[in-house]
Amino acid sequence: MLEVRDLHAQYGDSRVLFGIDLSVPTRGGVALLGRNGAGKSTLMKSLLDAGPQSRGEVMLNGQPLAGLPTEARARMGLALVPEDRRIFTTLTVRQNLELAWHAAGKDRPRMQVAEAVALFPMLATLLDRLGYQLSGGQQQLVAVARGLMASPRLLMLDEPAEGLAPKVAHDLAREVHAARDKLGLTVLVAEQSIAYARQCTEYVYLLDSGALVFSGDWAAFDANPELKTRYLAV
Ligand SMILES: Nc1ncnc2c1ncn2[C@@H]1O[C@H](COP(=O)(O)OP(=O)(O)OP(=O)(O)O)[C@@H](O)[C@H]1O
Repeated sequence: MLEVRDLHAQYGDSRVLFGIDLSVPTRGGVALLGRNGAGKSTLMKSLLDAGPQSRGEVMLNGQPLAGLPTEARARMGLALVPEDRRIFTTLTVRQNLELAWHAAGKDRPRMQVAEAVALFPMLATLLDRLGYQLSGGQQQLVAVARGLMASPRLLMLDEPAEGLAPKVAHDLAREVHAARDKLGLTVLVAEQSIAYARQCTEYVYLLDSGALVFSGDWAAFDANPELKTRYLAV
């Protein structure tokens, strides 16, 4: 579904990504691991052309994205749930969800709020709550649901488990996995938390200082315990 070849990215003169090659198969779940500052967010933002300057080849379902602005990429089915979640604190959860329709234009099919609730039943009791009244886990759930409102094909989650208690993160990862199966979604998950990433993906890319240092399935990742200590330990 997504093919990335020789992707470089920078902010002004500061170079962050150095020739990334990466593939995400249709309906697959791919984890992008790496410690703080490794370049995970920069990679995701580059795929959407939202922030860093980048060069290299990015293809979505065989279509090159070069030269297309963020809105066009969103209309083609790319969605990003950012690390800071960006829930509108003075709007209700329902309004937060509905706002996501506008972001992707009118071409893409829309998920109705009732469908989002069917997918994530916990949302039912939250719809009339204001953003600031939500816990961190509830905010993340709303952010994921909002990411799905324009029916993306590829959902990118940037550090979804950050700041969440392990049990809350675990439940959320389970919800994401179930949503993946029900919607036939493809997901790319940037994480420092191996436990979370493992629950909703099958394949792993490990990023360090803007370059890939490992790619393989979880069994191959586990067979190299030094990867954890060398590239992920804090
Ligand atoms: N807007 C920006 N302007 C300049 N440098 C930036 C900007 N955003 C990120 N960087 C730098 O790019 C590098 C990679 O950051 P990035 O946010 O992509 O890493 P990350 O792996 O997502 O880690 P984190 O968990 O901190 O988000 C870091 O050195 C960071 O300081």
